[in-house]
Amino acid sequence: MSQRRDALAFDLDGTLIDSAPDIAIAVNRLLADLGRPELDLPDIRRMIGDGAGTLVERALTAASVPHRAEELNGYLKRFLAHYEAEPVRLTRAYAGVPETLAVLRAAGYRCTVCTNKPQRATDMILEALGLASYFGAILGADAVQNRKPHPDHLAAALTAIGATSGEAVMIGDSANDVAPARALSMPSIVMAYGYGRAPLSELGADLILEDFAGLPDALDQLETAR
Ligand SMILES: O=C(O)COP(=O)(O)O
Ligand SMILES: [Mg+2]
Repeated sequence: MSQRRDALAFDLDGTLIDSAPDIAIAVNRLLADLGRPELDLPDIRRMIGDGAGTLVERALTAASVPHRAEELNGYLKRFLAHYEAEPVRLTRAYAGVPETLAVLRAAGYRCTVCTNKPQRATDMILEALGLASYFGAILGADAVQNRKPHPDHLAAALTAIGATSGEAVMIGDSANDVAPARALSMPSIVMAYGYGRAPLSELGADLILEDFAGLPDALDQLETAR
């Protein structure tokens, strides 16, 4: 019988943490700088998951701010300055996350983070929420050359904890998490409460979970199905 998959790669936004409220504040501070009205939280939530640059571009488009490609980096820097100034004012771990990460650690799972959020904000948030120590590695979008959905990002997050894709499961909330897992022939689990834009049933994940606390049982279920 093959070894139990004991390495877990976690997405961050929409999977471990509900970060949309602080992201929305930073987006709206950027728009205020530009003299534009605010966007709504549900609209901004749908813009999350493809990295901060894409988020800013989507927000500028939604707010009808004309922008040329060469200006985007300046807008991104401005957004990140707002975001990093207060990344954990309203951001919280989803229900059951700290407790379940502790259960998984006690059960011998090795955990890593693979997120399209930039590294600095990611580290600040995981530290502030007391979650950083559960992970052997934390890889933000700018820690790699090719971010999710490119499989290199997921592969690097696994290598950083000494794991291979054959030993691992991806846990995320969007197509950007399922795609790299599939590319590496890894099973994936998506959290139904997350920010994924596509209908859950179309993602092609092995399991859809409503509740983070259900993860240990879901992982057992995946093992039994092998
Ligand atoms: O797009 C982002 O900034 C973060 O998204 P992720 O943590 O869901 O990868
Ligand atoms: Mg996500």
